[in-house]
Amino acid sequence: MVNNHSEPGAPERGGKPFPVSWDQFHRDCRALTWRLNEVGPFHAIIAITRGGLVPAAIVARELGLRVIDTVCVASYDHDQQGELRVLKGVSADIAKLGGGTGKGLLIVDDLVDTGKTGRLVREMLPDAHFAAVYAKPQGRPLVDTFITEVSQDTWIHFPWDTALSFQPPIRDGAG
Ligand SMILES: O=P(O)(O)OC[C@H]1O[C@H](OP(=O)(O)OP(=O)(O)O)[C@H](O)[C@@H]1O
Ligand SMILES: Nc1nc2[nH]cnc2c(=O)[nH]1
Ligand SMILES: [Mg+2]
Repeated sequence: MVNNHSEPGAPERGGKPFPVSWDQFHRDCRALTWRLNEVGPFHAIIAITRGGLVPAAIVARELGLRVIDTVCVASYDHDQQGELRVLKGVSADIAKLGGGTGKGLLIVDDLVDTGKTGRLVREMLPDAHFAAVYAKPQGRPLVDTFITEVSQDTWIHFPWDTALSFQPPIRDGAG
């Protein structure tokens, strides 16, 4: 546990680090799009903010989609998962495009971990296609398409959350 406030079963930032570079993330998003291209076409993309905004931009570019909406959810405060709060739901115009159930809409997020965020958005749009770049085992059943599975005790470090820094040599104790 990182501190005393973790819920049991909540993800841990102190887990095995899995750093992802911009290059790698771009490649993984393109790989995701290759798969999505077989499933579509889609009327619109819905990015789950904030992490879903980055893959959504890349996927939208590759699929030639220009209609992009957001579902804005707040849950993690850094590494601690609190109660999920929907700050903004699907826009009325986009909900109409998906016939009210999300048919033909593509939901995109950067990752699924416990699956809580994905489950909430799926309940809003049960017939939408849900894609995430990375998936941990607990969240995996929630997604229709993903690229890389990492273990549940992994913490993914995205390039927008990190910066280059000096690393001590491995023999001096670098993890
Ligand atoms: O499967 P879950 O356990 O629900 O976790 C997955 C969610 O956690 C992260 O978002 P976060 O809530 O940290 O917000 P952010 O996207 O604004 O960084 C990530 O971007 C997913 O949306
Ligand atoms: N950056 C990041 N955010 C998360 N939110 C839930 N799990 C993770 C994770 O592994 N990495
Ligand atoms: Mg998120």
